[in-house]
Amino acid sequence: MAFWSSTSVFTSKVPRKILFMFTLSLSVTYLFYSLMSCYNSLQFPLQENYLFQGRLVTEDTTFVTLREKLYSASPGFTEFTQAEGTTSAPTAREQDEAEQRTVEWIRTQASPTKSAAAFRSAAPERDRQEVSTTDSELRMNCTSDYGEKKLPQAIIIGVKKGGTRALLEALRVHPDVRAVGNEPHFFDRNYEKGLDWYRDLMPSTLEGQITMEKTPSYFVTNHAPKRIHSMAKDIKLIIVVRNPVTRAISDYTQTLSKKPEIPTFEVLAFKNRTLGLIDASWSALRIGIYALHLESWMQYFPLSQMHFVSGERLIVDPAGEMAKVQDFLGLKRIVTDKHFYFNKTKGFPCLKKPEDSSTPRCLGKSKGRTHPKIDPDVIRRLHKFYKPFNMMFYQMTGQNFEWELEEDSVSRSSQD
Ligand SMILES: Nc1ncnc2c1ncn2[C@@H]1O[C@H](COP(=O)(O)OS(=O)(=O)O)[C@@H](OP(=O)(O)O)[C@H]1O
Repeated sequence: MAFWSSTSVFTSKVPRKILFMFTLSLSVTYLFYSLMSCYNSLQFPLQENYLFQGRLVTEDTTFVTLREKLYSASPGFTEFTQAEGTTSAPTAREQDEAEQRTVEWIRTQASPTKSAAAFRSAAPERDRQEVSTTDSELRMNCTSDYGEKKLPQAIIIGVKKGGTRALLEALRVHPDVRAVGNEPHFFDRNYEKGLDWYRDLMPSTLEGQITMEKTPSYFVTNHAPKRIHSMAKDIKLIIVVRNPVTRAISDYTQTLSKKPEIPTFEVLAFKNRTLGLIDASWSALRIGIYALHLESWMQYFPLSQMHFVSGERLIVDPAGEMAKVQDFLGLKRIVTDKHFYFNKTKGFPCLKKPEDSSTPRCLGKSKGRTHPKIDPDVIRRLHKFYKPFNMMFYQMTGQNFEWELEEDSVSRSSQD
């Protein structure tokens, strides 16, 4: 009895006040957090301070949430580029083992073996599809067996269809640059072959020359930043970026040229067109979300080790872009406007012929393809989709690539 009466005193007098205060403080806290999260969502993606100690700061969960949404690919999504000669992804165990072997290699600094030579002769087969005779001839221009083979000090890591071949070929004009012509795909498809294999693919270099390679798929390969970092922390990374909408169409055009039976771009771009639901899991669209991919690289490399080339400017002002790339690589500005001319038939800049050669120095047919006409409404929707990611990318890189100006011109022309 005494117990019950004391309990009723407890619930009737003091606790009511305490309960009231407790409920009030809970409500205020809840309100405060709701307002904070709302504020953060509204700020995205124009929030400042994305960089902290070389890392993207996502103090608001919005970026993370958005990324998770984008990457939780719907089951059964169509990934046509998977069929373009890529091998199946290695299992987590295989990747770990391969990483272990690489770390081991770096520790022991093993001498190069000849094991890659046999593979090298077969490896270009895959890449040969995308390069013309012209491209191969360009590559043969600078073969020399003097010096020693080294791991690359600079890599063009992306982006697919950004203009990476044009950039590499222009760089190879520089006497201090030696680059492997085909895409080695070491950090995505061939990692288990080991660094000896990779190094053996490289051309020999003399002192002062830079070894380079280009494999645009690295930019979107999850393991690539960590793997490249474990090979060389001070490596220089070059990324050629292009309006993600045009890039997607270019990517699609390439696939279409090999598989004419695929659905239209408009069909592939949407999960549900009526609802306006864009299929961001389609690789042609996913690759263009540059901010998300860059975030992974920034976990391993500071921005000072990255250089972003505008794919658009590389066409209209190749010499201007080349000046910046040469500065970034610490090279003398040797490749200048004297090396380029605009080829009207090709519709692109080409390298001038060296005096002793009659070789045409335009890129092959697979570069500069005519794109199919895409419904302007779809293009407008894609511009809208990419806009926040582009803004974020500009903030992260500190460079404005002005892709929104193209969007404006699309809107204007579709109104005419
Ligand atoms: N000088 C020159 N000549 C020809 N093409 C040029 C040049 N500069 C940039 N481009 C653009 O490069 C686009 C192909 O990009 P990539 O070389 O990165 O493609 S790939 O990922 O290696 O397949 C290619 O894309 P498409 O036009 O869609 O074919 C070109 O627009």
